[in-house]
Amino acid sequence: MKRLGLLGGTFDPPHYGHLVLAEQARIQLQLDRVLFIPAAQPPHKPTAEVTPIAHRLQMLELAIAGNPFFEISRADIDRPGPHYTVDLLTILREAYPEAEFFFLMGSDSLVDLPRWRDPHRLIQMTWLAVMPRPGYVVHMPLLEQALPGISRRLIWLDAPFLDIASHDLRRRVRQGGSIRYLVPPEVEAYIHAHGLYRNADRPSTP
Ligand SMILES: Nc1ncnc2c1ncn2[C@@H]1O[C@H](COP(=O)(O)OP(=O)(O)OP(=O)(O)O)[C@@H](O)[C@H]1O
Ligand SMILES: O=C(O)c1ccc[n+]([C@@H]2O[C@H](COP(=O)([O-])O)[C@@H](O)[C@H]2O)c1
Repeated sequence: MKRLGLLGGTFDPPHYGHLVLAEQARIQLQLDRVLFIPAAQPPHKPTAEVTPIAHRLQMLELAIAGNPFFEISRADIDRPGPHYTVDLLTILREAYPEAEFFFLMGSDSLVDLPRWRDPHRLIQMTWLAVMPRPGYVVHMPLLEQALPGISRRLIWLDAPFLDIASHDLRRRVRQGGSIRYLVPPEVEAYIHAHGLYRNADRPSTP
């Protein structure tokens, strides 16, 4: 495999924002495959507030089913957390020695990138393909100051602004609202069947 898209996330729950990011990157960057990489322990999210990985993994399987170019990697499940991306890229490089990496993200992640673990090394290890996200304007001179050379590693995807976010979906479910048309129907059904996000207490592992 030559050109590999990598979409790391919490996917709590997965939604159409994730799927559009992956699909637009696949087409625009001519990727051979996109790996969805759920982080069991995302470094910048409080562990107690994240849904057990077994639920998130099952929802992600439902979300990507039917797209032959999409695949799930267990790389950030099968190793101890917190799941820093620079370590993930090191592991994936061993697994895919020949591949060119494109780490996919929304512009909120790009704004946060200087606070990730070893971001200087990270940007040497992969291209960053970024989808603009409402509310997260990237100030390039400031970013370039924090991470010299980053501009040359960035690819902006041409995608519509999609104001869909997992935290907003969780809030809607908790308040008895609708998430229809914001997540794939199979994901919506899973959330309701398992009573996810109904209250602030975390559900148990399925
Ligand atoms: N609507 C969107 N548009 C562009 N990128 C997105 C969108 N939703 C998520 N992403 C990107 O996908 C990656 C994984 O996101 P994540 O699983 O944390 O979802 P999220 O919606 O950002 O969650 P939360 O609202 O809980 O922070 C991140 O890089 C994020 O920027
Ligand atoms: O490496 C880091 O320091 C780091 C900090 C925050 C997030 N990440 C990764 O970015 C991806 C999206 O994370 P999140 O919290 O936005 O769901 C996921 O793969 C995380 O492991 C990585």
